[in-house]
Amino acid sequence: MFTDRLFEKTSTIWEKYLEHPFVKEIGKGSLDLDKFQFFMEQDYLYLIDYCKVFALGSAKASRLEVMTIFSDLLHSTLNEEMELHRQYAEKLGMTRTQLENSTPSSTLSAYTSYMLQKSYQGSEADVAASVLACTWSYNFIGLNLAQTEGATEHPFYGDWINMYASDEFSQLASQMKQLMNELAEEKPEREKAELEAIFVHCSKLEYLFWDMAYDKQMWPQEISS
Ligand SMILES: Cc1ncc(C[n+]2csc(CCO)c2C)c(N)n1
Repeated sequence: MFTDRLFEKTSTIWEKYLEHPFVKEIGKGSLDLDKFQFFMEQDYLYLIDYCKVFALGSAKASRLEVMTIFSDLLHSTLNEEMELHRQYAEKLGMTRTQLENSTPSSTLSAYTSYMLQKSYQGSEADVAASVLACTWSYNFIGLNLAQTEGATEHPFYGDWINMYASDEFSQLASQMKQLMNELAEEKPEREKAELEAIFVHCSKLEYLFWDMAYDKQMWPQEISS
């Protein structure tokens, strides 16, 4: 299957997610709150753009079934995943307005501009390739962290792990993989190679996103005014 090829191509990068200090410390429950807060702020902005990518998928869909998949994902991101962020923001003493008006970091801009550009310019298959690494890798990480002793019961980070390890999210990830396989099936190798390139690039940007969050990286101080 096409997604097996994608997984093989990125397995080294994906293994590195599990070794990343941000991910490991969520699992141990020892991650500094200020790093998590920074991540949540950036991730909220990420999800706003991500919803637009899903909307583009719906607009470009050639069948109602595909249109429904993208619009269901748009709905669950806006109402479930982003709700998790809103609840964490409340626990961290932030208002919704603050959350929505955070300053986008350079890594965030690099990631969402790339996905949006590929999705505006490309086909429904390019949209699927742009969102797959994100949906699938969070489920991969969530399921892995859920195996760490006590991680899902952690009073603060437990909800985060439980969301991404949940059956519902596992189903979303499988649905996206299935869609990618269907859309790639009939494509010539030249187009498959392009879909693979998008998936690899997004997988690398996922790693950069963990790095950005752990180091709370913004634009360099001297040019950030
Ligand atoms: C940088 C970054 N990458 C992936 C996700 C996870 N994610 C984003 S949308 C979606 C599908 C359903 O809402 C999932 C699983 C994230 N939050 N932030």
